[in-house]
Amino acid sequence: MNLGDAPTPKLGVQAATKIYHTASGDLLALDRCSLDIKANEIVSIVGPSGCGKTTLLWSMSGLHGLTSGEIRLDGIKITGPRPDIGIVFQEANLLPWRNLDANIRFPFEIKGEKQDRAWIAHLLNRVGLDGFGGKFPRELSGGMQQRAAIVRALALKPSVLLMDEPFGALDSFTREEMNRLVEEIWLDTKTTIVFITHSIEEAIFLSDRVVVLSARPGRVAKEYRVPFPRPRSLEIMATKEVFDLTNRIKMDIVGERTRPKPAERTSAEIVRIRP
Ligand SMILES: Nc1ncnc2c1ncn2[C@@H]1O[C@H](COP(=O)(O)OP(=O)(O)OP(=O)(O)O)[C@@H](O)[C@H]1O
Repeated sequence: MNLGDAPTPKLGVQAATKIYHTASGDLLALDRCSLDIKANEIVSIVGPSGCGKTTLLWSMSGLHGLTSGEIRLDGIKITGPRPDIGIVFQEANLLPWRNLDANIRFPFEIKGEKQDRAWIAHLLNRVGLDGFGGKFPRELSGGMQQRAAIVRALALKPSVLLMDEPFGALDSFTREEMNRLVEEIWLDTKTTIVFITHSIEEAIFLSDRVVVLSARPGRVAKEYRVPFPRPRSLEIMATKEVFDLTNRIKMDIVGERTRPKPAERTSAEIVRIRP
């Protein structure tokens, strides 16, 4: 617990700042971005293209470090990749020479751990991939591959699941089906989920909270609670409340895209404020 009454967030992002050093100069991707994510929440992050969503998610996963600021999981600073943080990317990234069972087994082989076969069988059943364990990725549709990637991530029983535009490459019907699947899995596991998407409808369908990032450099510009009960139906998605909320978020993103950019701080200025 903190000194005050507020419980420690599941994921606490504090003044996250990220500079990419590129051949053409330094690029400030995130600038003092702060955000708390509570245990069992589903939070979607939306924002204009290139505003730093993936940078933020990768920093949460420990896959890359911040220039300054920090991200804590259950109060402990994230300093590198951790087994209790699962990640699903836009591409399923299954190993093409391994069948589905062997792909799901792969992270356990790397860690030298035994898999929980009953849990994996439950997950495969949950995502409708019962009986597909012997199939190779080329024999599976895009949606099936993504379902397998979700099982692979959840097989390790992560306490947080990070999803980086996982359904962006799927057709709209498969995408809706996958959204329902994520909700079902969440109702089953209550895993804390951070979800990046360009689809505001997807963000609203899935989330307890939608966070809008500013244009680059990314900071939290707005947050919206999504008050609709679960499980959410397509009927809810057709209501005026959802329509209005979608438009408000859309207008925020358009506003961010067209807002004059603040003067960027130089790397030297940022390094000076580094804790
Ligand atoms: N490895 C990198 N090296 C240099 N610049 C990078 C790197 N990764 C991202 N960037 C730049 O940082 C900024 C933020 O990128 P990021 O991918 O985090 O944004 P995003 O909001 O996820 O983008 P999109 O909505 O297009 O997926 C962009 O200007 C991008 O070009």
